[in-house]
Amino acid sequence: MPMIYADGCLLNVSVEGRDGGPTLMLSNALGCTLQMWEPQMAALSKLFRIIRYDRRGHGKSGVPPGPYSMERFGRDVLAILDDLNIARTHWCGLSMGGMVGQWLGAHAPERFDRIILANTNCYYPDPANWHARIKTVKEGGLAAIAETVISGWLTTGFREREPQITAKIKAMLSASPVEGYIACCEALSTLDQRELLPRIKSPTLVIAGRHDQSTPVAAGEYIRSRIPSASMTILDAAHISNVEQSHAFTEAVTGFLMQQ
Ligand SMILES: O=C(O)CC1=CCC(=O)O1
Repeated sequence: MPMIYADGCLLNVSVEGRDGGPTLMLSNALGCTLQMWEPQMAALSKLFRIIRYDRRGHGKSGVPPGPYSMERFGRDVLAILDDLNIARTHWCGLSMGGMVGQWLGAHAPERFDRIILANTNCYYPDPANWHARIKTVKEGGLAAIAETVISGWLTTGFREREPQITAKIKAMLSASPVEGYIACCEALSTLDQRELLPRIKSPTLVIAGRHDQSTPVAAGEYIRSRIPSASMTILDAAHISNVEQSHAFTEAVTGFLMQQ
């Protein structure tokens, strides 16, 4: 796995999949690592050269002092593409990964072919929830929020049907570096990318989860309505829809990226 420097931060990057195939970059959610994409890897790596990475503050990447910003996250991605000599790529980001995708689609359109924005938002009108979460994590670490966050990530039905997958996802969240998690929550507390959306000219697919209360269908619908060539798919899932509806998610991604 290459480690790539961006603005003094080492980023953990993985390059796999079809040599010479079109490139697809996958971008993780808050509190997840590049491992969150495991359910998609077998199918997608047959078709694409897959670049995954841990966003700064996550996984095996560095955790420089915060607060972070969408611009910083976006510039980290451009540093990865430059280092790997990749001129253009498709993008699929879920939640925070979708927010970074919005920034990139608007600021570096020449680097992105098709863009997938899954279970994401462009604006939080009330930062109070993020401030409360930051306080709880400062006092009690990730363990203090893990149960509540997981109940928003996966529906009750899925958690009951798939206790092992649920435990794995919870372990990934619980292992998140506290300082990095807080710095990302600070970036989310000031998020407002509404003005960027009309500047995204790439064909875009918005994926939403019917049961997602963190980034509800209405948030996805708002994003779809502001991006000129965007379409939308709704999956029967909560927030981490690529895990809960792994096959449907993979099919939505391949269908959109392979369409002529
Ligand atoms: O982690 C959550 O609770 C939901 C979420 C919002 C933005 C993000 O990346 O995750």
